[in-house]
Amino acid sequence: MELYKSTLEQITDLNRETMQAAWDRIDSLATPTRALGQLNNIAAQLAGIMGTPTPKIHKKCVIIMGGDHGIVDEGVSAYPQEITVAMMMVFTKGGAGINCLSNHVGSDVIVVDIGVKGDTSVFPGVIQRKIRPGTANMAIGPAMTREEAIAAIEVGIEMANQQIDAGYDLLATGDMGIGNTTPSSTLLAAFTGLSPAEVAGRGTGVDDEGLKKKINAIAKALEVNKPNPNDPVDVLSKVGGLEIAGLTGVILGAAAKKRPVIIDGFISSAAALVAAKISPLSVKYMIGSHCSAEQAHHIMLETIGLMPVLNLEMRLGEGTGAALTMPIVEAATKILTDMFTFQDLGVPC
Ligand SMILES: Cc1cc2ncn([C@H]3O[C@H](COP(=O)(O)O)[C@@H](O)[C@H]3O)c2cc1C
Ligand SMILES: O=C(O)c1cccnc1
Repeated sequence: MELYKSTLEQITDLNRETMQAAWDRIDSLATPTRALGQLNNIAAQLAGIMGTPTPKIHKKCVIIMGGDHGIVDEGVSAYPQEITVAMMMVFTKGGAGINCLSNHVGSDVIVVDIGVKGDTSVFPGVIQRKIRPGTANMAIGPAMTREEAIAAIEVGIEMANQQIDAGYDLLATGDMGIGNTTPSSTLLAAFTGLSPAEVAGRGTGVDDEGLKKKINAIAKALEVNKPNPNDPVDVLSKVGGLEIAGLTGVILGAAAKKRPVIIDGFISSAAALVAAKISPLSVKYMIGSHCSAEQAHHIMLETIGLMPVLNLEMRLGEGTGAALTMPIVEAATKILTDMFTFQDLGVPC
């Protein structure tokens, strides 16, 4: 609880001076006014986050949180729960989608077991921080206790702190947990009042029957738990997930230490939504990555106030969309350092 509280106290607004200096530079660049669009916004945001008009990225990583979900008993996923533990192994062997795309962009992958149902300690490289082996079935009762939710957030904060202290200056979020699009949808419904049918998507690819089960499961979870939308930790503990809570912690930790954090797809965005509700200022440290193919992802992003920079119809999670966004974020830093201004050209404008 102490780490959670002190982290929230450290989250402050962006540095106005360095952000203004970045905008002044952008407005003098040898381009038509603000012609680099969203890249300009990211550049100025990075300057405000990192407290320098010339922010630089030296090292980047995706932090993947793995956790299981009791709600799978309701038949909400197209795949069996055992996939979660198997994918934790694949991450450490370097064969998952996120390994491939992270390698491509020069990012490291950090894998954390925060709540997998099954033993991942046999896979070297998985950081062992299990709060409990999976959540309870939220269609019957709360997914976890309030204390467990805070403990999971604190694991995420610690992971962000550790990586930032190790020199990573660009973080990205990734998830693994069969069934986790269902709590992600339920979180969105709990905070916005949208109906289960509006927030539910096909996740890993459930058929019409599966989608019905998912909508029913979301409705039951809301009915049984009555999460209080004015108390984000209440919502997170009752209808969230351990890896979602961990990612909320990663985001809050990055914001507290003034580092940018790229938000991946639907599940990471659910974690970002919880972080936004806990600390509205934390949104200023988030960078949207892609709009996934999951039905309600664009609503989730709009609710947080994030603009995705990619739309590749991806629906994998693991941090894959966030990894692909890293080169765009790096490019944004370069426009502040590597471009000529109109003064350099000596042309009056
Ligand atoms: C082999 C495999 C690898 C994955 N990697 C990420 N996910 C993604 O799909 C799951 C969420 O979808 P749902 O709610 O429909 O279960 C999560 O594990 C998420 O990380 C995967 C899913 C599978 C099957
Ligand atoms: O949008 C996502 O990130 C997503 C969608 C389905 C399954 N896993 C992740």
